[in-house]
Amino acid sequence: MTEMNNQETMLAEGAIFYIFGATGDLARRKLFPAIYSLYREDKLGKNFAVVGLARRPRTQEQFREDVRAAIDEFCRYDVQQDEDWNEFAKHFEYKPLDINNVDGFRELQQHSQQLEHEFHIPGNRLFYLALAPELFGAVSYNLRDGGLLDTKGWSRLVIEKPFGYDLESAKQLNEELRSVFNEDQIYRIDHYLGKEMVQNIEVIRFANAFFEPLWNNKHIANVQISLSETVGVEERGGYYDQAGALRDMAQNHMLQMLTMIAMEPPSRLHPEDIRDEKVKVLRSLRTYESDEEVVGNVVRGQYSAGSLKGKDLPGYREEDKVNPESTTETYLGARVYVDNFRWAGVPFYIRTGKRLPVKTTEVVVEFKSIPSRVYLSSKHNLEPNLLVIRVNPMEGIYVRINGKKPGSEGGVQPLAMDFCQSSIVGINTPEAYERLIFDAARGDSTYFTRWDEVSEAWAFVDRIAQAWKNTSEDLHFYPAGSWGPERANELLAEDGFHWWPVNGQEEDTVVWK
Ligand SMILES: NC(=O)C1=CN([C@@H]2O[C@H](COP(=O)(O)OP(=O)(O)OC[C@H]3O[C@@H](n4cnc5c(N)ncnc54)[C@H](OP(=O)(O)O)[C@@H]3O)[C@@H](O)[C@H]2O)C=CC1
Ligand SMILES: O=C1O[C@H](COP(=O)(O)O)[C@@H](O)[C@H](O)[C@H]1O
Repeated sequence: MTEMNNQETMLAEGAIFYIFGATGDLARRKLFPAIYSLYREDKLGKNFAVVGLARRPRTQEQFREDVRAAIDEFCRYDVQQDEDWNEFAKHFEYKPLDINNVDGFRELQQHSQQLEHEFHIPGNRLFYLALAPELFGAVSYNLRDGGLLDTKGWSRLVIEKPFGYDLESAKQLNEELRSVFNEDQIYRIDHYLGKEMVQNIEVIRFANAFFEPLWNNKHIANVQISLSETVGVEERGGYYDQAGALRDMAQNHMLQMLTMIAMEPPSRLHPEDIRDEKVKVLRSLRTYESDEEVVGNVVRGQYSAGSLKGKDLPGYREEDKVNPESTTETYLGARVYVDNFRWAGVPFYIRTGKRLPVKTTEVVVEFKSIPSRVYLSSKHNLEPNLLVIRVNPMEGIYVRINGKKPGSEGGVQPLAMDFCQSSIVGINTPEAYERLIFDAARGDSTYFTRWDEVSEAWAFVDRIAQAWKNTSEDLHFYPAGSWGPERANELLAEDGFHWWPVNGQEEDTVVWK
């Protein structure tokens, strides 16, 4: 919700989009469909070209067929007519290129000039690296040495996560990139920041008189952030076994969501001011001081064989490309504190896992209970108010309050207001990658992670990884299809809380739709 976002609904000038890794999974599932949706919504205009780059040979026709197949399978828009398709496809080209071959980049530079002439593009270039991170440095050097950065327009680099393996490797990677690009040319993707409801957190917080004044430790008892997945590691066992839930989800998506919930209001709706506030939250995270503190506050689990929706599933160690003795965590739950004036004493519970019973991402803000001895002379506190922000796959907001039980004398029952955005605007809201590609192309870096955010997040995560390296005795096994290790429930019980059921819906709650 930046000033910039509000202004531009279409690219003011054209650009060439270079997709490095154009034959890969990410390009197929996310990038080509996103570019097509932007085109269908007239956001790209006519002055653009997309150049797909990878090593394997592809003719132009084969490449365009691959792009079409990706769109047919994954895009929220159908291709309706052949003429429309041909009009779109003529913007796409493929060039076989090995990242390590600088001559290929020189040829690419020459070809780019022809494309810029053909499509009336004023030298703007967006380099999207859908590649393994080990290749990011080499691409940057060869972009420079091959002359691709000698252009009259802007040059921007969009890079995928993971940004390094730990703080040390992230620093090294950053230095490599920074020897070629300025920080303001680097757009580090965290696709959660492109999600509609993650962006909505700012609006819900700062645009509502009944949330903003209560958004602090006087009124909030705890915050719960859950990112649960039903899938296992699919074809990515090799990568995942090195990363685990800590690096794959917590270092980036979870901590980014936490910053959006916890940040102070920015001084202006400007990308740098918003990111300044987010980085302050990361700096305020309480670091676990010993391995015992890590074990006491962070739960790790790994799925064993189980079943989900009646289907038998193998354990993690039986997955393809996974070490049969792996101690990699597929589940992480943690109690995290943000030690600043606003949040002192409020636990943030975060959890993420693969092979859990449902796919959902949501934030539950649990408000402090009203002492009902005062109000109802009852021994028990009233049920707490909840604000649930549902991010994924259904989008919406759920607010739980207390009301009089109809017909009773002083009986109180929870009532919920359930706003399902997906049911109103449809589940076809812009995908995260559409927003982020569009934002990068128009120079809005708000929903990309800045280097200081990335490095602070690694510093926090490295402390956990370090403790885990010393022992794996605290690794809990959970059956695929369950909600993870029991220890994750105990973590909240220690503080007198429990995980709220996903969607905040408990049987005794009356829901207003
Ligand atoms: N897939 C996903 O859902 C997600 C992926 N990511 C990240 O995105 C990046 C890409 O992932 P993904 O698409 O899954 O990976 P893939 O392995 O599917 O694709 C890798 C791509 O890189 C190309 N490539 C590899 N080596 C070279 C080289 N030397 N020169 C030129 N091209 C090369 C491959 O093409 P070829 O073999 O033809 O050269 C291929 O197009 C990774 O950083 C990943 O972590 C992040 C979030 C989600
Ligand atoms: O970045 C990643 O995210 C996906 C989950 O993304 P979502 O948008 O489907 O919630 C996760 O499966 C993957 O392991 C991770 O690399």
